[in-house]
Amino acid sequence: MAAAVAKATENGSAAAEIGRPTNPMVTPMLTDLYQFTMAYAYWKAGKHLDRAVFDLYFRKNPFGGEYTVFAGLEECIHFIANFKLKDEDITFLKSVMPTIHEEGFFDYLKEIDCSDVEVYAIPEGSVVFPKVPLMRVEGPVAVVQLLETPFINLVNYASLVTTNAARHRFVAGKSKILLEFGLRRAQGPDGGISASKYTYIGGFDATSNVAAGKLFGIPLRGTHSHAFVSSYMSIDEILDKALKSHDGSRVCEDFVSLVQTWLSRIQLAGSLHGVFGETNQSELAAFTSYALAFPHNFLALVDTYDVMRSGLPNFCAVALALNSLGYKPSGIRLDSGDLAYQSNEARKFFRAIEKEFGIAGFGEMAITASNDLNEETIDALNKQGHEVDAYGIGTYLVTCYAQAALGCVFKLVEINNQPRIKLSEDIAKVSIPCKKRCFRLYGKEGYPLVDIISGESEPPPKAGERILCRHPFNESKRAYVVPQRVEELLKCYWPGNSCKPREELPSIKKIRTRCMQQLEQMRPDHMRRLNPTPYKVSVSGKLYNFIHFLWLNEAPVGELQ
Ligand SMILES: Nc1ncnc2c1ncn2[C@@H]1O[C@H](COP(=O)(O)OP(=O)(O)OP(=O)(O)O)[C@@H](O)[C@H]1O
Ligand SMILES: O=P(O)(O)OC[C@H]1O[C@H](OP(=O)(O)OP(=O)(O)O)[C@H](O)[C@@H]1O
Ligand SMILES: O=C(O)c1cccnc1
Ligand SMILES: [Mg+2]
Repeated sequence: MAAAVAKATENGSAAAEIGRPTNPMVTPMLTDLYQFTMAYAYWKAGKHLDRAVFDLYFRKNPFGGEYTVFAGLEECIHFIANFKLKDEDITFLKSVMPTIHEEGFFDYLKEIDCSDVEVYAIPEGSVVFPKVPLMRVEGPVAVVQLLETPFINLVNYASLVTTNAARHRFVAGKSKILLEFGLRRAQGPDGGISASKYTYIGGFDATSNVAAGKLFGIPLRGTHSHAFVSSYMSIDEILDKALKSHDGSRVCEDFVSLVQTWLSRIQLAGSLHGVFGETNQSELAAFTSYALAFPHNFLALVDTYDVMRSGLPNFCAVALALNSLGYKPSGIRLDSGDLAYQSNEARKFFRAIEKEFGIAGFGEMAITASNDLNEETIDALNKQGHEVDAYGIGTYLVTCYAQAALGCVFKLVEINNQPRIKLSEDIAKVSIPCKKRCFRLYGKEGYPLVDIISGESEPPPKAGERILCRHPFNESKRAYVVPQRVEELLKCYWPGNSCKPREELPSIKKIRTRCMQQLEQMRPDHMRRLNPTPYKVSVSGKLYNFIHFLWLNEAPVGELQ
């Protein structure tokens, strides 16, 4: 995270030092024009200081699933902690809003910050569901309105790609290593950096993105490309052939010959007989050269020419030569063809080598697979049976190929203590009015049972006490729940001028751990890929009645003629 910091507010309660947004483009100007035009209209009407409450939420889980992981909160808080328009921004705004002649408005814009704003949010990395506010933002209406676009922008892709990563982790299984390889295919630099950050939170183990490793401390991993293999033409290109043994006790003066000796031994070995004849010597040169550069963690991409007839035997010759000097090679990467079949064949080959030469552990050499992988292909590999230990995933993961956007919204739910509602022909688009509190109710078996939204002044649900949970819009859907445990979801991450304590922003590792724990505690039928059971989101009886009272109040009565 950038070292530069800003004072949260002048007020002591929130004055802890908070970093800047990762992307320097995240400024108050990163918003839609209509936020500024509305700010002017509010100001002109003397309404700009009206106290507004907005909810940020989404309406439908992505990827055909029944869960979402909330991410992007830390960036939102960093954004508001640094919210200040610069003189040059004001000059620009004047030029694009030429009909506004009152200097007073621009003086007002110049002064605003987020010291009078309060942000309540569900902790980042939590499993979340449609309609439940991920964030509740309170403050002067003109200021909070300006936050709408950047907040949605910061949460939307972050939550989508975190969820995508969690889904890939789910299908791959806990024991597999997941590597994010998407930078080259991501939607621009911010897409790439964000993908690395949030796929790590969603359960990936490492990234190939060096900048993300530097910015966030995410573990970095990588192999090599086909270009490295095809750049070699002959073994004679290797000039410095000496390699010190792992323990430093001796020097092998001609590692190239040692590799060739091992290749002949593999070729002559009875148990491996018939698998291959001559291997590609330029590939052997590339592998040997890479091993000389990285003897401690030698890993080779084996599909440049022919996996079975060349890549695998060449890799094993180099790996065995390293092994005889005390090194433990890391494994191979497969990047084309039938990954299930090839990984199974590679495993058989490694095990045969282990047996033939009595080298303990060689059979379990790590096999990494890549090439347009996604949830479906990993699922297919699982069904076929495979020997892949690690997946390198790029395009489908970072572009969220299966669903382009999460569709978060930011809706006004109260102004000057007056609840507001947004009606729609589409019931799913009707907003839930009022400043609200949200709770997760846990059942006897420890699983979350239902989320319940209630009015702010209602008494909160209590463990062991029966509470009526109602579908917000469907009268017949309701149930009594006796929770074993109650968790309040919205916590104060930005108290503004109020004296409320501020939740700490956890480290990326802690957010990742939270995400893993949250996914783990869900009932399995909500998580399965095919026809998952929807998790229930409900409102209290009192809020239900109020929603429908306000609905009738605001909706004009039609007339049939
Ligand atoms: N056993 C398998 N079952 C299902 N899908 C697989 C299996 N093995 C590989 N795939 C997927 O099949 C697709 C193969 O793609 P494609 O035909 O473009 O690659 P290729 O020809 O093998 O490799 P390249 O063109 O990169 O040399 C990839 O999306 C890959 O993830
Ligand atoms: O397949 P993805 O999930 O996007 O993972 C990243 C891909 O990037 C590299 O390919 P490269 O840029 O060399 O292109 P190519 O393999 O498609 O030719 C790598 O070999 C993977 O195949
Ligand atoms: O390190 C790798 O193997 C890698 C990195 C990015 C994209 N494809 C592969
Ligand atoms: Mg590829």
